[in-house]
Amino acid sequence: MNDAVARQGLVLMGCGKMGGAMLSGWLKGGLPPASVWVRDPHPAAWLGEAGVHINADFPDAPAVALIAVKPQMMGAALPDVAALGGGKTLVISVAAGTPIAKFEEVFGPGTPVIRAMPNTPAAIGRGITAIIGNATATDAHLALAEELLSAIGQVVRLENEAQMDAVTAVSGSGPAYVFHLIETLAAAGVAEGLSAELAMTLAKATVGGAGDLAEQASEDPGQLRVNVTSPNGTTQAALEVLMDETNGFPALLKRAVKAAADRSKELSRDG
Ligand SMILES: NC(=O)C1=CN([C@@H]2O[C@H](COP(=O)(O)OP(=O)(O)OC[C@H]3O[C@@H](n4cnc5c(N)ncnc54)[C@H](OP(=O)(O)O)[C@@H]3O)[C@@H](O)[C@H]2O)C=CC1
Ligand SMILES: O=C(O)[C@@H]1CCC=N1
Repeated sequence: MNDAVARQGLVLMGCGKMGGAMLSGWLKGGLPPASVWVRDPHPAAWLGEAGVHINADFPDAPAVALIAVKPQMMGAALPDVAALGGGKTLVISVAAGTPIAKFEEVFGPGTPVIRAMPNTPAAIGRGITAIIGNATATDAHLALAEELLSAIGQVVRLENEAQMDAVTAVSGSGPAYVFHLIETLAAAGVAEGLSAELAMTLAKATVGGAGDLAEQASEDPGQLRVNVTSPNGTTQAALEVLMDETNGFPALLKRAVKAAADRSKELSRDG
């Protein structure tokens, strides 16, 4: 865990599902709870047990202020942290849609701002976060963000902020698509006569194992798919349904990802 963050502190504005997942990953990774200041109107019970500061006055110059409120709550939440602007604190926002310009407006010129898009597997150190900084964010700020976020999974740097809409649609929202795949695969198993418990055990292990294999294997996912597919066997029968050009998985997922990216663009215009 980064020394400056442990020494100077981390302020977390909004500790719901995403902020909570990140904090949980950092605490598991060794961030001292006494270095964390959480601001949230309804803090979860586990935060008290974890020993972080809850709704207490912030330190003067925390190393990082992480903004993890809903984009729609940004206007109400930011005035509370605006005093941390000016350059001593690195502001990192994980909000979908809210552009860097909004944070520059509130925190003032000279404030390093990094927009990040994490995902909830961060809670178990298996997240992936994409980052992009403003003009004030130096290599050192980006390195600090990367070090902090590496504690909860992989980090990738973007070339421009416009990529954030597609990133949000693929990896930010992506875990929900995979969880839905697990739910629907299990339900399909039940429809074929399995008990709900057995079907869910099979579905979770299959998605988890296939995901790990896709990450670790030297072959690409297309080849891994071919490796499962015996000519004229069971997998081929299923893939003929799933790979249907108009009603299959590719067309459906393309529409879903486009809907998420379009919503991200809308949020950015509203903000
Ligand atoms: N969930 C996810 O998978 C991901 C979310 N994000 C982004 O993370 C952000 C948070 O999303 P998520 O965690 O899902 O949402 P949640 O609603 O779970 O968390 C937001 C938290 O902020 C609190 N809050 C509301 N107003 C304030 C305020 N004025 N000051 C401090 N805290 C406040 C909320 O409290 P209360 O509930 O009491 O209002 C809540 O606990 C969003 O911007 C989202 O786009 C990014 C990537 C993935
Ligand atoms: O659904 C949302 O808007 C947020 C952003 C990415 C995941 N959850």
